[in-house]
Amino acid sequence: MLSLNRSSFLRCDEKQGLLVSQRRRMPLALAGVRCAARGGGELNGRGIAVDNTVKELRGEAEPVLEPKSTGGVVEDAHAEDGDVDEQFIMPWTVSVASGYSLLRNPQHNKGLAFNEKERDAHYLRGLLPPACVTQELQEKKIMHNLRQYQVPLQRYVSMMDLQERNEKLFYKLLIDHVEELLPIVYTPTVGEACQKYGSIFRHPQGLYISLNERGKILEVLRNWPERNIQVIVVTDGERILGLGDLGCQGMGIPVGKLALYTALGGLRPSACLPVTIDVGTNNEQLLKDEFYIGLRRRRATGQEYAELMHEFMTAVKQRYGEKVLIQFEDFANHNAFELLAKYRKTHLVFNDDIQGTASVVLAGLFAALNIVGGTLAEHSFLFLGAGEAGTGIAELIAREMSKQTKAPLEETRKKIWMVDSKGLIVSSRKESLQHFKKPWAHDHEPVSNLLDAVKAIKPTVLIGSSGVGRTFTKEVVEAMATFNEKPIILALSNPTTQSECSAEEAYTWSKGRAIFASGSPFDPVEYDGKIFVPGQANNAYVFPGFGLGLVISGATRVHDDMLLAASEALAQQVTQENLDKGLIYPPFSNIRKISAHIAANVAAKAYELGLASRLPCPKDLVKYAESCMYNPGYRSYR
Ligand SMILES: O=C([O-])CC(=O)C(=O)O
Ligand SMILES: [Mg+2]
Repeated sequence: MLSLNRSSFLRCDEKQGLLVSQRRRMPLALAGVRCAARGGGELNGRGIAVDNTVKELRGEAEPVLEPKSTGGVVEDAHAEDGDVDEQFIMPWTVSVASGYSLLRNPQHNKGLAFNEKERDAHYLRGLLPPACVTQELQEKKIMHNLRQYQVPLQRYVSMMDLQERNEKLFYKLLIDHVEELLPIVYTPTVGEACQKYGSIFRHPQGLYISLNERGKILEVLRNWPERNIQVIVVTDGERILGLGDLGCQGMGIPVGKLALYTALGGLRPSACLPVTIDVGTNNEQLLKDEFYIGLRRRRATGQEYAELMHEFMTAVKQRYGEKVLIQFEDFANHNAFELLAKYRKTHLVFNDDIQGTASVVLAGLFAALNIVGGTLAEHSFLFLGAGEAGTGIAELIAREMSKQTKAPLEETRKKIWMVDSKGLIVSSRKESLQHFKKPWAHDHEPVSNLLDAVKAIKPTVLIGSSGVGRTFTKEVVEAMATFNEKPIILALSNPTTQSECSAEEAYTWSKGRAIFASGSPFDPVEYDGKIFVPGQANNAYVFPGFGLGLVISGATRVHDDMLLAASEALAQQVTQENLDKGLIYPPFSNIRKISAHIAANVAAKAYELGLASRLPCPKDLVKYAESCMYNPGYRSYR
């Protein structure tokens, strides 16, 4: 009897992108399950494999060698149903899209939207109730159901279930109702979801790479069913939003970010891979939580940490090539800067918290200058929080100022001040500062707190990036309003609980004069009979379009000028009408168009810098970017 071993199947999986697991020694009979694109099984007109196991059950299967020796009970050919606990069985799964399995394949499932013809052609008769509905009606129903839930986390769980059940419908919903659903699949709700990830865990999403996988990360990557990955978002869970160390439960972040890559930036879902690196957690509460899903140990550091990350970075390049984008997300400061500095020379990497946030904030500042007047260099900046976001934004502002004024970077940096937990960052503290804070230590007498720093520096722009909520107090905002006609106040920390102040506080305390934007969304505020609509200064404006630009140009490295290109493109999308309302960001409802512009500008920069590998450069990059975007409408199946 012929048999196939696991490695021959894995090889087959490699080529076809099908995940097929079988008994270690499997009678060929069962290889009715074959690699479809090799001519095994059967392909329908659209390249969808018709399930041979379905055919087998219908008596249509190809002649098979006897599947006898599996020792199962009657009709239980694979000996699974009759097994008792002590017996080992293999978890049979067959990647096909026909009949019952088609309904359970999130990529191809259309639920009640399968029409009569499709139900006949794909063995769906009887598996669905008679009604045939449109995708629009399905969308209407799900939105109706979602709105019944009062608790945002229930909406989150419901959306994640939909993603696992019917991917196209999930993305259609997210695209068509982006302003309503972004706060569910993204900040703030995703933050709560990560905190409770263990208890709400249903389906594993993404790839978990823990210290247990040391030495075999390449193998682990091979377990992922998709071969053609274009974007990876990876976290180690140590600084999830402003919520701190959530360990393995940080997975909600890569999953959420990649949902946005598809919905907002048009990357194909199958080209996106969420990854969580689990090196333990120092979160005592999680370590004690019986539902915690990660390694129960304290975080690995130093060489142990660096080696695991290095193995991961090497394996990714080996598996997916030079042009896969790796987005670092929510790493703690002490690793984030080093990882970026180390891998930007050898990989296509981007740190969203350092670079993405910077690009978005700079765009908001470009727009704000249209309201308050002056050039960047004529303004002064004070940050609360000198971590990834704060120093990343500061550096990009200084860089742009330097470009505009031709002044050296060391000079333009002096327009930017930072306060950390120990007070104003000044020269006398330089020796004891972490390296990424040193460029921001300027000559000044020590100042111990934010309010005094505001009074001493008198900034025109106040930016919160500390991850600590309620730190822009009434006194701080009032002080900003005493020496600025229109103070620019950005409360960037996420989620909403960590916001430095609320929109209502910013408008009320500044008597309606603040130009305000926040990392997490706030509802419009009525003050003194006027409606103020706060903008959302969130990196979600940039990373999806930025990534699309890198992918369509085949970029091999990220250059800081690409971030400036993204900022410019985003700022150009802010209309006079937006500005008249005090909005320094365009509404998210236009995000796909915005992303196409960002992608085009980023790609153009990649070509200009000689970092693009996809040649020749398309004539109209905006049109090209749009034409590359994923469309969540259902396809017709022959
Ligand atoms: O996820 C977000 O909303 C923004 C972000 O990257 C962070 O706060 O770390
Ligand atoms: Mg982040």
